[in-house]
Amino acid sequence: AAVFHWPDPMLDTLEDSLYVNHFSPVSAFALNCAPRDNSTIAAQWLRLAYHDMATHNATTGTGGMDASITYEYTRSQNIGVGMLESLVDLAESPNQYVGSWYGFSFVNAVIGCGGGPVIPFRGGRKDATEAGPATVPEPQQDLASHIASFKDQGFNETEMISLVACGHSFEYLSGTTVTENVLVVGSNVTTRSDLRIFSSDNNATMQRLASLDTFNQVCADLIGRMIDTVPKDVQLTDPIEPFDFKVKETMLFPQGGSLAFLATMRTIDDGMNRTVKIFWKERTGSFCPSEGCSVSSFQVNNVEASFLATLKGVQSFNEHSFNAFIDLATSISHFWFEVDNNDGSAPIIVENHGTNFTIDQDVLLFDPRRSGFTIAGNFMVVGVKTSSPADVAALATVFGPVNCVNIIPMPSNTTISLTLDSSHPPADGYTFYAARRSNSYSSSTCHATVDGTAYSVWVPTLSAPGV
Ligand code: HEM
Repeated sequence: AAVFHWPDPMLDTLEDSLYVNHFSPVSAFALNCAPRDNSTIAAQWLRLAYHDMATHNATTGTGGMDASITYEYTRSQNIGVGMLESLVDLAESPNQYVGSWYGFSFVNAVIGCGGGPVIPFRGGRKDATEAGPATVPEPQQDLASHIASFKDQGFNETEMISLVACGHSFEYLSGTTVTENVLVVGSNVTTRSDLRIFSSDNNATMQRLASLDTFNQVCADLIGRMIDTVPKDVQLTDPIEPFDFKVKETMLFPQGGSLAFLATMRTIDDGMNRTVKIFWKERTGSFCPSEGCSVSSFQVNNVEASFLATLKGVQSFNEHSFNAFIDLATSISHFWFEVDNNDGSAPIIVENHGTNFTIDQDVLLFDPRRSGFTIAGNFMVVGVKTSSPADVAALATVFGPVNCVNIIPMPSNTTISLTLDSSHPPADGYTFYAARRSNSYSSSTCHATVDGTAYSVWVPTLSAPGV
């Protein structure tokens, strides 16, 4: 499984979206096979995912699950209200890793509809910036064209039969029978494409799929491969499982003669009465005792897990929050945690898999307390440890329609300049810079050049307690 080495904005975001309920409101839409437009939301999402993938060409290594469907959904091969509705569903939980998001929607579609197999989810998909080729198979095409299309997409003939059976079982078979499938028994012989496909090997594959266990196994494998079909320059992560320990919402900023340090350690709630302590070491000089400075968590919040997490045995998480005051002069170089299960066993040391949780610099800091977040707009304030003017900018990911044809909010990057913040005078050796940010931002990275050295700091979406 993917290992979370903090900081890793992509894994951090995707793991939250998969397993923490409030980060993925959209994942609940497809639960219990929720109906829509004579179909189900799950079926609509699956068709969206397949049509997104169908641009793949296994020979050239282009196309695949890359969110290009956002630019293609108005094509005649993508006809049907379900396409736009599904895209709008997914826009409810915007995420700058959209290519990943579409695959993710489908993982939820399968489990949401009839308790299908849990498909492993990998991250790392990259979003297309333009439409792909019009290569979605259509029912009036002949068998040879369909075999050729699936070959281009990376599936052989048997796999084609199975994948179509898996996909169309969502629409036509759930709770009913194959005899209702219009692509098998429709009055228009030309468009009986499923009949041609299913009988193309004398029904051998379909007979094998008649066993529910085989069907589930084959579908999980093929649909897993489908959502992992990506352009050749994309390297997917290992499957993402719920992380046992996850550091979140770390923030370091000057406050009243100290550096305030906020951090949260998320653990899986398995009924243990855990206590967690944070430890840290100085950046320069000596201030802390040899075992490190430490403080216990001031609050533990129980956070509901997603439905997908519950299928993996995780009902909820505990978030242990810390609010430490760091000596301004000696600052902080790294931190770690001691997790005590209070069951007589030795405490577990959580230190980023042997690499430490390193604070790589304290020159450019995001300042959540001086920043303001309101519905009317928000402004971001950073503190820069300098007395000379600094060149400060933020690269922010914002969501907005790509163009007037495309009404789906897609992420794009924009650079915002920060200017000297007249409402926050210099304090504790830091000078403050501010910029107004639109509400459609998701996260940003601030960059500053101070005395010729470049610094950067990631500013996540805020939900830290104590801010
Ligand atoms: C030769 C290949 C295929 C052809 C010709 C084909 C054709 C079609 C057609 C004509 C529809 C009805 C669309 C509408 O008017 O609502 C449909 C629906 C659907 N297809 Fe396919 N399809 C193919 C392969 C696949 C595959 C591989 C999958 C997924 C793995 C898939 C998933 C679905 C789903 C879930 C629906 C139902 C969507 C809804 O109810 O909104 N299809 N397909």
